[in-house]
Amino acid sequence: MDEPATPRRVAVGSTNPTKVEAVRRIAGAAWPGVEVIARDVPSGVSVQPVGAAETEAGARQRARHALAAVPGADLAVGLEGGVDPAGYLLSAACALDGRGRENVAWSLRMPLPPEVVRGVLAGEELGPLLERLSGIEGIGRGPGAVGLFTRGLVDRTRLWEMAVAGALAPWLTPQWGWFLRDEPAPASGRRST
Ligand SMILES: O=P(O)(O)OP(=O)(O)OP(=O)(O)OC[C@H]1O[C@@H](n2cnc3c(O)ncnc32)[C@H](O)[C@@H]1O
Repeated sequence: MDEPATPRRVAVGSTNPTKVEAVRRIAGAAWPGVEVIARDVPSGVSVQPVGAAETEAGARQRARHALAAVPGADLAVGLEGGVDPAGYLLSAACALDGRGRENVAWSLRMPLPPEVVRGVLAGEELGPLLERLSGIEGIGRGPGAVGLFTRGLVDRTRLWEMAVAGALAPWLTPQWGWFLRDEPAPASGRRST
């Protein structure tokens, strides 16, 4: 497979400002002038994904739907937040769909306090739960859990930035042969069709 071309139009499968801004910052820094277009698309998973597999599946499906929803997009980004039951960690996945080339990367994973874990275990969605406990309206569209629990040292936009930058690596350094077929593909990560 050829090296991926520089994307000109990037679709994002969400209108959550933390996600859209993270893609604008990272893609804009990588490719000045790149167009970033946001669309709300289904994730195909539950509103509160639990575990890495469901979170990654949500990110992949958002990317696939976003690519279809934005005419002329040559790359699509799906971002999905999850809670991992192994240690009850907050997690954040970024999936890219570049028309036959895919990649997934993760951002910071951090433990959640016991009260939050209890709420999620009882079936509550993280966003509304954190709003209730912190009193911060729309927390998931601003500081996020990471901003709340790190006292603003890292906000949710920065959390996504890390995942987006990691997922973009094959497009940023194509000379490393990321999509060559003779390399064994990891269980979670790049895949070419
Ligand atoms: O508009 P979309 O893209 O759906 O954005 P979202 O924030 O609702 O959706 P996610 O899939 O990223 O997150 C899944 C759920 O977890 C919540 N969530 C995840 N991470 C969070 C965080 O850091 N802070 C607050 N809520 C979070 C969020 O409110 C959702 O209920």
